[in-house]
Amino acid sequence: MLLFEIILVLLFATIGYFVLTTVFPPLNFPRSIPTVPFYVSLLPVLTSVDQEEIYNKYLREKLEKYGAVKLYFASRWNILVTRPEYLQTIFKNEELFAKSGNQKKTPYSVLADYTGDNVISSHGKEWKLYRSIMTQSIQFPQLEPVLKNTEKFTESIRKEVGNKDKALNVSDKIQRFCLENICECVLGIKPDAIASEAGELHERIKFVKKQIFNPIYLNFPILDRLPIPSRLDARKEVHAFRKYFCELVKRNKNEDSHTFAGHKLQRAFETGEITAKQFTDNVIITMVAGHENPQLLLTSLLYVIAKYPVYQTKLREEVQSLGDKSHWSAFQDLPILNSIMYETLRLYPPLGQIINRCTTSRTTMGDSINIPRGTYVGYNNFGTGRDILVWGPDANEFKPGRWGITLEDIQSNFSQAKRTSKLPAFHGRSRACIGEKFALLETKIALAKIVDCFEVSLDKSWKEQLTPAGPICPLLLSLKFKSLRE
Ligand code: HEM
Repeated sequence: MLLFEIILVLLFATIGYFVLTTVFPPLNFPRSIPTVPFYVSLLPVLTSVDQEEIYNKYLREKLEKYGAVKLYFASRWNILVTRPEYLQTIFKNEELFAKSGNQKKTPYSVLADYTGDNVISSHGKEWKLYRSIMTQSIQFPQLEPVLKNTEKFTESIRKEVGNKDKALNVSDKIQRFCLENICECVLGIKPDAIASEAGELHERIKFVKKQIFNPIYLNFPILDRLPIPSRLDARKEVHAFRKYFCELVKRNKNEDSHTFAGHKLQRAFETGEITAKQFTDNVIITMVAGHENPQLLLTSLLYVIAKYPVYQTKLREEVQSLGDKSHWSAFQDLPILNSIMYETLRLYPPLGQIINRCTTSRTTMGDSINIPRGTYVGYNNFGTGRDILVWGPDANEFKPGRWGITLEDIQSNFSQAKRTSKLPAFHGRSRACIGEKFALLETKIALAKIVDCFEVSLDKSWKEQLTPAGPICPLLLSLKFKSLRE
C-alpha cells in the first residue's frame, strides 16, 4: 500500500511540475516585461484564427508598450522582442546571444532531423566553416535560369487560365518556380534533371512541409518524442527525402559545377572538411531556405498587387515604360517596383518570428530586462514591421510611398531600415541573410513579368487570411488572371 501511495504522489508531483512549468514562465525570467498567456500557443492548434489576429489580440499591446514579452513556444518559455534597439543588441552580440537552431533546441523533433546542423542554425567554428564553403555560390549565383523559369511560370499561368477570367490557386506554381531557381542557380543541378524529377520532387517537398509546419508540432515539438504513428511516418519520409535530394544533387551536376554550392559542399565532404551529415544538412537548408522564403515573398507580392489595383496599374506602367527589349537587370532600378517589395517585406516578412538565439551568460537588455543564462531569445519581424512607435500611426497600412519617390531615396531608406533593425526581414549584422540579393532579384523579375502579362485580382470566393503559424503569407491564395497579351 505504501509503495502504491509513493508512486501516486510521485506521479502527481511529476504532472504538477510539468503543468506548472508549462503554464508559468520560470521564476528567474525578467519581471519587468509582461507574459503572453500560455494558452495563446494553443490557438493555432485549436482555432482557425490567423497570425495577424493572434498578434493583434494577444501580443501587440504588450509588445508596443514594453518591446519584449515572455512567450511560450516550441515546448519552452522564451523572450520575444520587437523593439529595434533590442534587436540590435541581439544582432550585435553574436557570442552572447548565440545561434542555437532546432538541432540544439529540439534535437528530438522531426524538424531538427530535416534541417540538421547547417549554415543558418549553427554557431562558432562550424558556422564559419559552412560559410567559407557556401557564401560565394549563394551571393553570386548563375542568373540566366531565372529568366527561363520566369517565362515557364507565366506561360503555365497563361495556359491554365487561357483568355478566361479564371481563378487559380497559385501556391504550387510559385513553389515550382522558386524551387527550380534555387536548384539550378545556386545548387547547380542540371535543368533537364529538374524537369524530369519536377513532379516527384515537388510532391515530396509538399508532403514534408505539411508535416513540418503542422501547428501542433511547431508549438509542441516535445510530442515528437512520443511514438505517434503519423510522426513516425513523417520522420521516415524526412530521412528518405534527404537521401533522395542529395543523390539528385550529386548525380546531376551542371557542367561548370565548381561554382555551385552543391559541388562545393560535395568537394568539402570528399576532402574530409565536413562529414556526410553536414553535407546533407547544408544541401537541404540551401534548398529549403532558398525556395521557401522567396516563395512566401512572391505569394505576398501577388496578394498586395491584387488587393491594391492602384499600385498594380502604376507598376505595370513603370514596367512597360522599359519597352520589350529591356534587359532584366533594368528591373533592379524601378522605383515603384522596389517600394512595393519593401512595403510587402515590412507588412508580410516571410519569416515572421524567429527564436533561435540562446544566451551564453546572464545579461541585461535595455535598462531592466534581466535575462538568465541559457534563455532562448527571439524576435518578431511581423510586430516590428507593424509597430506604430517604429513606423508611425499608419504602420498597418500598405503605403509603398513611405519608402520615397526616387530610387535613390527608396534604396537609402531600405538600407537605413535594415541597419537600424526597423526592418529585420533579412536579419542583420554578421548573420544577415546572404540570399537576399538573389531572392529580391528573382521575385522582382517574376512580379514585373506577371503585371506585364496579366491583370491580377483577388478571387472573391477566397477567404482573406494569413497562415495560422510559422512562415507568413496569405493562406492558399487564389487569384484571377486576365491575360493582357495574346
Ligand atoms: C525573401 C527571401 C528571404 C528571406 C526573407 C530570408 C530571410 C532570412 C533570415 C531572417 C535569416 C536569418 C535566419 C535566422 O536567424 O535563423 C536568413 C539567413 C540566411 N539565409 Fe535567407 N532569406 C531569404 C532568401 C534566401 C535565399 C534565396 C537563400 C539562398 C540559399 C538564403 C540563404 C540564407 C542563409 C545561408 C542564411 C544564413 C546566414 C548566416 O547565418 O550566415 N536566404 N535569411
